[in-house]
Amino acid sequence: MSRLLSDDEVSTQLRELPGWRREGDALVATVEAPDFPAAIRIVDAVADEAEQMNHHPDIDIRWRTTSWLLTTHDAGGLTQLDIELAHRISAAARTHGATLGA
Ligand SMILES: C[C@H](O)[C@H](O)[C@H]1CNC2=NC(N)=NC(=O)C2=N1
Repeated sequence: MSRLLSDDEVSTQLRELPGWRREGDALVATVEAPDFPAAIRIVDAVADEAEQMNHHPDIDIRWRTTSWLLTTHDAGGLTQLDIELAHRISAAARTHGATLGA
């Protein structure tokens, strides 16, 4: 699960991740929640998923906007763990009425 992905593998899988983009060795996205409590609920939901995966995002929280950066530190780049976590973040955002924009 933690081998580095090729550029083609990343770009192919990004097609299934609207609102996400690649920045070097990371995937990034911003999530606009309806309000601050919803933003925190999204962070809380992802925290449980990340802990279960043992794979953790970098998160910046500013009122309703959360910014997410995913990379696999142990591998020094992007792995399938980052793709999987991006899907889980997108799902948590949808559940809490938020929208994604890269
Ligand atoms: C020992 C190592 O810290 C753990 O295996 C996990 C913790 N969470 C992690 N999260 C991320 N994003 N990358 C890692 O390499 C990583 N490693």
